[in-house]
Amino acid sequence: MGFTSTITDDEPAPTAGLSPDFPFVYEEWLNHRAGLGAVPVERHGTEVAVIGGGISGMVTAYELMKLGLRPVVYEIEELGGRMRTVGFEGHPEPRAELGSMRFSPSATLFHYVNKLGLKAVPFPNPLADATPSTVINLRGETHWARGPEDLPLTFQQVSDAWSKALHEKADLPVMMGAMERRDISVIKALWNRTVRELENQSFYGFLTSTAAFSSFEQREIFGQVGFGCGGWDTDFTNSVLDVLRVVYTEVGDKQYRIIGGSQQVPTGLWSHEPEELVHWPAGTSLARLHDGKPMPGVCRISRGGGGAGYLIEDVSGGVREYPVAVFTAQSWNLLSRIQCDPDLLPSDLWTAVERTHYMGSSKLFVLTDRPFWRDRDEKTGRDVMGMTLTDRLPRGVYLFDDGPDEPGVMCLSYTWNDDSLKVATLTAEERLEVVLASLAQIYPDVDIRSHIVAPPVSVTWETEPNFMGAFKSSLPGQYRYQRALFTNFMQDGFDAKHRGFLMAGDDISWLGGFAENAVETALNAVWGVMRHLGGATHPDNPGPGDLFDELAPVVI
Ligand SMILES: Cc1cc2nc3c(=O)[nH]c(=O)nc-3n(C[C@H](O)[C@H](O)[C@H](O)COP(=O)(O)OP(=O)(O)OC[C@H]3O[C@@H](n4cnc5c(N)ncnc54)[C@H](O)[C@@H]3O)c2cc1C
Repeated sequence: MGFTSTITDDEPAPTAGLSPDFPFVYEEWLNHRAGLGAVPVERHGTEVAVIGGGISGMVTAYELMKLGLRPVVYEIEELGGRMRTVGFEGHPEPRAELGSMRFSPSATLFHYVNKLGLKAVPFPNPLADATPSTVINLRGETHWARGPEDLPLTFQQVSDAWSKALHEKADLPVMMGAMERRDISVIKALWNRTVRELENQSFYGFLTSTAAFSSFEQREIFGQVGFGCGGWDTDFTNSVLDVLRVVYTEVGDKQYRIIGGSQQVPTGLWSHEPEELVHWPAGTSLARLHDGKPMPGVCRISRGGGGAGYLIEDVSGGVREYPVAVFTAQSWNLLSRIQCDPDLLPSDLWTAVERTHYMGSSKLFVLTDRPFWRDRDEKTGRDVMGMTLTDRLPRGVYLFDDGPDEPGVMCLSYTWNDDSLKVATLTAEERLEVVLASLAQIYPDVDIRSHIVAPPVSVTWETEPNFMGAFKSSLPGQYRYQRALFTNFMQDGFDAKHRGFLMAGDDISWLGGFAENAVETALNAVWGVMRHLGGATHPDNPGPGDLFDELAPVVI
């Protein structure tokens, strides 16, 4: 595979990133020459606590610094959070993406990717142009394909059934047209109706309610092969609204991986020295403001003296007071790992945090001597292995090829929910054994083990103490909770005792599991902090809170 196709060859689609729930155009706000806004001069240098150093914490801190505030970042593990790229024993160069690994060229995340000068190449998704071959192994039968046209007719029928279901039940063509034209009134009219009609529907329920998916076999195949970035049956119990958000925002389409690893985006923002900077001297970066190191993890959050600010206690015993704080870690931490003042949030937000649902996820990686899977099989004339989707234990195998003379990286297994729990109690070595045994059924003539040059690396996010899950995924009937969480940056209507503590990140977004959406919530939080400190946006460049009434997510 060549690596000439960088993100700059492929301009982002104008629809990318436009959420049907809150169709604010974040990249316009970010790119406007007036900047995001301003806080009063006497507020310059004011400390703002930013809890969590993942992508949403870094975007929040970076933009607050540009406004002349002094973000103080707390991080309990390492900067990057779920954008975590690791090396292998004896091969420290970061190569294995334990969390996020593929991104649509959506405007908001790539605003930062481009700012940092990072390069991206097409991600080897199932049946994608960048994928030399895809192997689908279902019920013990194996199919090889270069593209969808090589698969048996049944697979084409399933793909047609999905399009038909979206046409019939979710106004797909009208919605996509409105997204492209940025026709806010049509987007809102269609989506508001969809929310009312489908908010209690699971993904599986949606499929069974359409004539297109009347056969069990079709639903089973669809669960395995899915659309865009892979199989979807582990999402069958989730709200169909989440799946429609993936379709409408195209976050699962035409994805890219970042050369050198996705962790470079948050860590890059940490050390980047922005040119447009208020109050701080040129050369200021988050790293400089923190003497190179974030504050330790947070263990307690309470109201400060007089109830005006927040006392943040870190695990080393340090306590500091802030007028405003932004919390970006997974929200379950507020329930179990951080002692919180009950007044931190209004009670409907506490309920929404309690009810938040996470997907689990495990990944297993190995480093190989070379991308041997591109070797030709003499008997068949095909590559010896391909990107693999299977209904057996490994579920998804992804192959990363940096050229014939470079080591290869295999994500030998990428699983969600129940499939993740099946391996959660195994060590990386034990996982390798069961996964290789399973893959030997599909590839009896391929000796994967002989190519592995370092001990395997694995992760299970639901057993990671400071995460407790991979990403938020809403269940049927949870729209109201999602709405409460997403809109928490609009605090004018809150009782005074609840104002000044903002939440951002994957949990707060409309659609978990996509960094793009976490970034948007960070930008909402920036608006909320600005407002809390008496600042405002420029009249020519209104922010998400200024346009809230016009764009507000429907109340049901
Ligand atoms: C397996 C997996 C696959 C994914 N795949 C993709 C993908 O391909 N594409 C995509 O776009 N997105 C993907 N995502 C989602 C994406 O990774 C997230 O949306 C994004 O990284 C979330 O960023 P965040 O800043 O909201 O949260 P996080 O990255 O979780 O950051 C929160 C930070 O808070 C820290 N923290 C926790 N507790 C405390 C405390 N008490 N004090 C201080 N700090 C604390 C954590 O250590 C962490 O660094 C994936 C996620 C996972 C887990």
